[in-house]
Amino acid sequence: MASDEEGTPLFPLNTSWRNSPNNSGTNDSSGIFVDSDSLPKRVRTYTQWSPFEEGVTLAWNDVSVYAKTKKNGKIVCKRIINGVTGAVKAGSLVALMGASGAGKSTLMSTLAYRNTGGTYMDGDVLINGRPIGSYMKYLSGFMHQEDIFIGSLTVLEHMNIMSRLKLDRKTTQTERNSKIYQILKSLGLLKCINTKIGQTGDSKVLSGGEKKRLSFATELLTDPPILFCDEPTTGLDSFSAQKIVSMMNTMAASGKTILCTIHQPSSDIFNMFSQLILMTEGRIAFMGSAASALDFFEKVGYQCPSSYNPADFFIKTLAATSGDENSKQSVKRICDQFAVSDYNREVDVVVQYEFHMGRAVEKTYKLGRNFKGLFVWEKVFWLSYRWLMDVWRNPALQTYKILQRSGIALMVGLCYFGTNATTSTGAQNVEGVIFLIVTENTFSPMYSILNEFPQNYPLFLREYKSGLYSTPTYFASRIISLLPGLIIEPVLFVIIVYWLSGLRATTYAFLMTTLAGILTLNAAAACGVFFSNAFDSAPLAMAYLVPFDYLLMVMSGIFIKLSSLPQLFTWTKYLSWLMYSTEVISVVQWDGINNITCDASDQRIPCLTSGSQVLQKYSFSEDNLLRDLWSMFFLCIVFHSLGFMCLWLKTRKK
Ligand SMILES: Nc1ncnc2c1ncn2[C@@H]1O[C@H](COP(=O)(O)OP(=O)(O)OP(=O)(O)O)[C@@H](O)[C@H]1O
Repeated sequence: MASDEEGTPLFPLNTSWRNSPNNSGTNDSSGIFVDSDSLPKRVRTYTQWSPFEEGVTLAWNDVSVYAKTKKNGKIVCKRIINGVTGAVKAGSLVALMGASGAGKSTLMSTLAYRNTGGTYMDGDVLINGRPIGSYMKYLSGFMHQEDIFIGSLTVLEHMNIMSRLKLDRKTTQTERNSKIYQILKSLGLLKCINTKIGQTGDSKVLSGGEKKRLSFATELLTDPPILFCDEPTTGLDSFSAQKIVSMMNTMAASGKTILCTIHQPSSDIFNMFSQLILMTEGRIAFMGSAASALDFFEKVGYQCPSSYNPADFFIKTLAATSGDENSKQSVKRICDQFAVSDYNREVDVVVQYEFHMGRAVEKTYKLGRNFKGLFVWEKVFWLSYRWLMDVWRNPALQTYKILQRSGIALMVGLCYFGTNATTSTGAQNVEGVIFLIVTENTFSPMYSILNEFPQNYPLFLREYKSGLYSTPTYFASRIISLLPGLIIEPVLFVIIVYWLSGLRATTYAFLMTTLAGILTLNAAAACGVFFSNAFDSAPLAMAYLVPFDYLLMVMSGIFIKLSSLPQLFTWTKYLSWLMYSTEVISVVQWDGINNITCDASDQRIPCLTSGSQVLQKYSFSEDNLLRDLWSMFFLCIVFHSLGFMCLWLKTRKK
């Protein structure tokens, strides 16, 4: 039973119902289904959208799932699920079992309307008599086998933000808090409410079992009437596994429908499930109660030894060894015999009833209609807040980044310390400083951002598929969360380098250089965002980015006289924010300077006597100042738009 440290159940178990002789739940004489009429009415105070007061029944008929795979260089369709039929009634806790590769996860994702990319479904799945659809993401919870969290958040912060994103927008703060408190209490997570969720390698973080429970807690926020749990006990010790299944059992008793794939449950855990679905080779080998399963297997010639855990026995019996025709034939025979057995007929009766009697269709028509999610800008706000915490919570990384950037700025500033721009040697040094300001605000931010999107892509995809937010919302929030860093970094760098290296000491020149620094870094980051979304991994993105970088650097104007570019390449300089930025900073340094003295001692240095001569040397012009600033801004927008398009296309395929 789900209980907190003090033993108070969150989901009150109606013991009179549980033990009632009429109850066809775990003690169901016919073996399979719970009578939904006998389920207790559930009280909902925190969400107004769930239409199912009496729970939901899921029924599926002749469902097949195909995946495209390559065989001998040709694309072929592989059948993963082979025409399965079944039903799960409200109040059932169902174990979906079978050997690895039997098709459990695929069937469960199909029933939850969360089909993985590259698979196609044929057949019908109904929920309370209505075909499933995209609304399933609001109606059901899906607990994934692998937990993905933002490790820098604490348990409470995670729950707070998820409650914002998942619950109806009219839910008050008090209701949200109370809901979170109750869920965490019931899952025994109150003691680690302020503990960081953590990533591998972090110290003082949640244990594997606590993470699983947190994952479960997140799904419980909306109190969905149906829960799909993919291997909720994998990786847990027997005590934690038992605790989590026991909680599910209690929830099922209060009317939820819970379907779990499970591997090697202990006898205690196995006995908590009210229904069993055994799968092999994409087919159903048995559906019904555990006791009936033992009967059925005995009838078809497989008796479970008394010393054996029935779960192990079923899985062992149904494991078709690849390449072993005999074992394949024997599991096929079991499936065939189940298909014509009384046990299956019983399932069929329920399925046919669900399909033909249209049970409670009228009760489902309001599905999701009353649910009011956050406005888009509110979602952007909460997501940005979450990503911001993640970015700035990593003190090691932030401190390291700031120290590194300040260190480089100090080094550059000191190398050019005391530059006198009114001599020809000084003029050359000024161009050197400008080049370093531009390149330092380009390359390191561009490469450091490459990992940002691929790293968080799995979490985004999962939350996107659960309907929490859209791709534009995610993209906007990620960029907003990066913005403070994208402004602080160049400002810090320019301040240190500018004053140490003795660049032109006017407010206008300094502010324009700072602005150029900010725009440079933002254009570079936007380019990084584009490449990181265009490719699936940071190393791949980097492989394409490096040659592109070289082109941009050559076009900066420092290494080549831009007016001498071959006709074929002239257009490429317009892509180079390095060129725009170098021009802006050079113009504000040299505009109006007429008193450069030639250094007679060094004949190698060209003798330029005015700022306009310096600008001419690089084909720069004062008239381009505004164009350059706007062009950098425009490049930021273009690269971000391209990045967004790539992310959107990538997500659409999933
Ligand atoms: N998108 C896909 N393309 C090709 N084959 C797939 C795809 N998805 C699943 N399969 C194959 O279908 C079979 C069933 O996979 P599924 O993940 O459903 O099995 P499972 O019973 O959940 O296994 P496990 O217990 O190991 O997680 C496997 O052989 C798997 O390789």
